[in-house]
Amino acid sequence: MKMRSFLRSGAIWIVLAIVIVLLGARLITGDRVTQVDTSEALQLIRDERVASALVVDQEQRLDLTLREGEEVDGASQVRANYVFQRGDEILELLDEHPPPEGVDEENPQGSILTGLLFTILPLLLILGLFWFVLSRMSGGGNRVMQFGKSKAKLVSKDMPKVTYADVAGAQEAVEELTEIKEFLSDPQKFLSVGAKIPKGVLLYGPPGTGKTLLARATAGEAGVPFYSISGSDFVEMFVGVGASRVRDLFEQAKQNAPAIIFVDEIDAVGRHRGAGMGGGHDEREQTLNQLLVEMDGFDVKTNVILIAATNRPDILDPALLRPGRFDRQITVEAPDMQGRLKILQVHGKGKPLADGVDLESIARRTPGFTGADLANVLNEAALLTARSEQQTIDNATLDEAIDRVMAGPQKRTRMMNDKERLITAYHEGGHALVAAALPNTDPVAKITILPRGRALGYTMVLPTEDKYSTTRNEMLDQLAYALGGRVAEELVFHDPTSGAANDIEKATGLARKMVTQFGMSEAIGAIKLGQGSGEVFLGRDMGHERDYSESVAATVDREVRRLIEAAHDEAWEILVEHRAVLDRLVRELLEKETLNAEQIAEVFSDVVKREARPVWLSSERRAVSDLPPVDVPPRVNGTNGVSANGHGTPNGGSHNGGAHPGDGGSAGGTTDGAGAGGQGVGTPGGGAPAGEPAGGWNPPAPGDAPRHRS
Ligand SMILES: Nc1ncnc2c1ncn2[C@@H]1O[C@H](COP(=O)(O)OP(=O)(O)OP(=O)(O)O)[C@@H](O)[C@H]1O
Ligand SMILES: [Zn+2]
Repeated sequence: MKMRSFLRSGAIWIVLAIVIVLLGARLITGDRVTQVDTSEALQLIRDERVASALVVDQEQRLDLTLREGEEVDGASQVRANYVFQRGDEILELLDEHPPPEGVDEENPQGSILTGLLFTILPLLLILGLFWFVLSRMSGGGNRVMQFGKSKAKLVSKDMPKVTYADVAGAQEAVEELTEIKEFLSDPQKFLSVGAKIPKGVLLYGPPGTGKTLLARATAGEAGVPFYSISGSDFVEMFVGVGASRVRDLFEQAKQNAPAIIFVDEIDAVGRHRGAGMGGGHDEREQTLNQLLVEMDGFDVKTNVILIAATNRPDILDPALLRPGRFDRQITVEAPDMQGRLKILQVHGKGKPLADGVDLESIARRTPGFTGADLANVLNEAALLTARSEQQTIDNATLDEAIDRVMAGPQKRTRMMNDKERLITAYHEGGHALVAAALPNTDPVAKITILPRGRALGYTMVLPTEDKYSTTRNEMLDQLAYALGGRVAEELVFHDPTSGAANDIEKATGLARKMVTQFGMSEAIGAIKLGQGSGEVFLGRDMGHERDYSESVAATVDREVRRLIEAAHDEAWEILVEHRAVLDRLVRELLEKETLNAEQIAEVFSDVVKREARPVWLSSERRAVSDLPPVDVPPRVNGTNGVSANGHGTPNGGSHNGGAHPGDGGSAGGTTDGAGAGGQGVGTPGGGAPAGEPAGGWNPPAPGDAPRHRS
């Protein structure tokens, strides 16, 4: 079918080329020929001025070549047309006055061919156009209408060489996919025992975590062809082509089964039906429907497995997730420390690393980086090394590469004015100082006021280990740390800037989660609010629909506000208490622009860690809880004493910040608690990768999150 339509469309182009050649030929010969009346031509024959004659009966045309020295209107060739009835008369006349070089009659075969071409061609062209228009209008319902496809670009087929050895730090995903691989490499083994193999596997996780790589490696391991197409390509197609492309893809794969079909960004076609823009007969919807039809058409013997990837599982049409479709779902998370190390090792192979380079320390410094980010770091480092004509990749270069990947290439050219620099220095200094004074917080590893990407500056606090849960006190630390920049602006300039917007957003988001998801508000209790069930997809941090009452909503808002205000108070107290240190830090920053861990530690040498917050217990249980909490050893050097301390609004320092809470009394009660903990609070690049509790990940990858000061 496809072949024929291709030929048909191909034939049109061949025919067109012939026409052009013929027309060209006619023009070339035509410019030495004079057209004359029939009677004039006959007279030339009678006068015996003709050297040779050509009779083209099919066209009723007479071409005469004149004898030496003869010419008509300056031309040596003459052409005339005659009516059919006079054909015999002309031949008789040529018999009577034979031209010395003879009479020729055009090869009738050629004539018919040319004649046909000239009659049928326009028809063919019109038909072709007709097909084309029809195929665009028909909505892909008809196979005959597939016209002018450029298959190569959209669907790619190959036999991947990559294997699971090329995928590092994704052990769980690899294990899950191993079954698929085994089935594809020996379907009979599974079919003979009646095992049911999933038709579709959905890989979901943040961009750059190796989903495509995993799918390719599965094909590589099984030694089967890998067909891939991206969902977003479908969307750009002509109306109707998307659906027929899906059909095509499956047909091809089935013919070459066992095979893997990989649909990247399936959310582009697979989002909720009816949710699309454009309305009506949506292209996307047709494509999705076709995909579902094809999946339902798989039977046990098809031996084709569909692997799809998305980073927005929450918006997928539920129909896709029904049994018999993508009923196997595999999470692909950003790698942990060990995973990062392994990825660095995989990508560091073949790169000349200098002697002192320690991949482990790079892994430790890159929490939240995906496989793609890490591959990028090593690649950037190699590029920088080549550019500076060094032979090996050293630590300084790797450092610069990490920074680049984290926030885009350093903007050396962009000048901040002095005032902006000063504000940025205080803002970053505020974050850093608050972090330094919070109990059990990891040390501040880097502060910079060099603008990078969209960030004016950033402060980096490094977790010493990966963490999978976060305590309430660690979160309270994060809140205060996040607000540290903003509070410094208020405290020092009495006029906060928009640069803290991102911090405020982060803090508010965390506070809201504490109240609605983590049960850390006394007023709400340990109840999950918003998007009911703990479903795999819906539990993600997206698309909350409120399913609770107005009054509960008001309580939530109040609780969120209390947390934020208490955090604001804490940051305020710290900055007021250590104002002299803050000023010193800012002077250093303005001078050096970037401070490393040792430089920072020196400035902070006098800062005493704040005392732990008072014990926190939900109110009902207060009565039975005279038992002391089990003492958790602190992660980093820090005091873990318990002391109660209300947080009133501090009086120190003058401030006119409207945002600062006036109702300090109410804020006092919320943040009483005991506390261990301390953890990396926020890394640059959006999101607190290691610290995100309860498995939520933040979609933006390092480098593409909108950033202000952070
Ligand atoms: N776990 C990993 N091990 C080794 N390399 C990895 C890993 N994850 C990602 N990479 C590197 O990053 C590149 C990009 O990853 P890939 O395209 O597979 O990510 P993805 O999850 O499909 O991203 P997207 O969602 O943007 O399509 C890979 O080609 C590989 O070089
Ligand atoms: Zn900030």
